[in-house]
Amino acid sequence: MNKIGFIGSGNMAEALIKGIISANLYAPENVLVSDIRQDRLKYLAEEYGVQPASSNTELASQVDVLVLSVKPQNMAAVLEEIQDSLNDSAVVISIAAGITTERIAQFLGDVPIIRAMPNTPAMVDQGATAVVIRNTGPRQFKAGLDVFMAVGKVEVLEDESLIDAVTAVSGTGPAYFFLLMEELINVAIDMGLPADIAKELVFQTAKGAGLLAEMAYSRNETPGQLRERVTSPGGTTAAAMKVLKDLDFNGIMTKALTAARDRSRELSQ
Ligand SMILES: NC(=O)C1=CN([C@@H]2O[C@H](COP(=O)(O)OP(=O)(O)OC[C@H]3O[C@@H](n4cnc5c(N)ncnc54)[C@H](O)[C@@H]3O)[C@@H](O)[C@H]2O)C=CC1
Ligand SMILES: O=C(O)[C@@H]1CCC=N1
Repeated sequence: MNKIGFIGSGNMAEALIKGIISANLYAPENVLVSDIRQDRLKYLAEEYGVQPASSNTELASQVDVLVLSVKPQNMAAVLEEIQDSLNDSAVVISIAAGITTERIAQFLGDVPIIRAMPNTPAMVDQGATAVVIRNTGPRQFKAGLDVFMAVGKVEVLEDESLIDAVTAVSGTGPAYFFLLMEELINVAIDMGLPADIAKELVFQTAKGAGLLAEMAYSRNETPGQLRERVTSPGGTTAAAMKVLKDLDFNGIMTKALTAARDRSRELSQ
């Protein structure tokens, strides 16, 4: 039976662990976790039944699929630590923003590598992931892709440099929607709505908008069509949209996404 291991068992690793176990892709006893935080290992073992490893190197030597899920800033230290411990046929998956396959190969040599950019909706099996591959055979490619397909949709990119844009769009993407929810609640309260009612209305609106987006997708409709259905001529939505356009909403989003993309590029240095 194949084993998978996660070095760095934080938020994103947990989302993937939850997904692969609930999809029955791996039994909990075949999922190894490692972290410098013992409390995380204890929590994950209790919550999902996964196996804490005693060290990163022990984990690396035991798994067929090795997921590197530490922060980009910790990646060099981890790669250096495990470089002599990898299982021969293992595929290495990195989900770290900005870390190139070239950088990983500098430490690990020409091992099979998948660089992936998932997002946190993986936690509820609705992840959006893009991957690039390096030196992977069909078996390793499948093993790597299965992890992300268990938690949502996967796109394969030919050009690795595009993964910085993916990071800005879908990796970071959930945060744009959540910030919007925070501001809707804040403004609703400023306008006099009781906080509990503001929260209730905004959460339900977000959920409803998400489900409408799903319906529109299945009918091949655009987000613009969804927006137009809310917008009565001369009405309230039109008034709000005009303010956002006048304040250059497109320019604001372009700046935000460009900053995220550029930060991803910087992290590769
Ligand atoms: N959170 C997100 O929405 C997304 C995150 N990512 C990427 O996933 C990676 C992890 O992000 P998060 O889970 O959000 O971070 P996190 O901070 O929740 O998890 C990182 C974990 O790594 C552990 N760690 C640090 N140094 C270690 C070492 N030497 N050995 C073993 N464990 C070590 C930390 O204790 C922590 O538990 C990052 O590289 C990030 O770029 C990618 C897509 C989305
Ligand atoms: O903020 C970050 O760096 C990570 C990568 C994409 C989402 N979270």
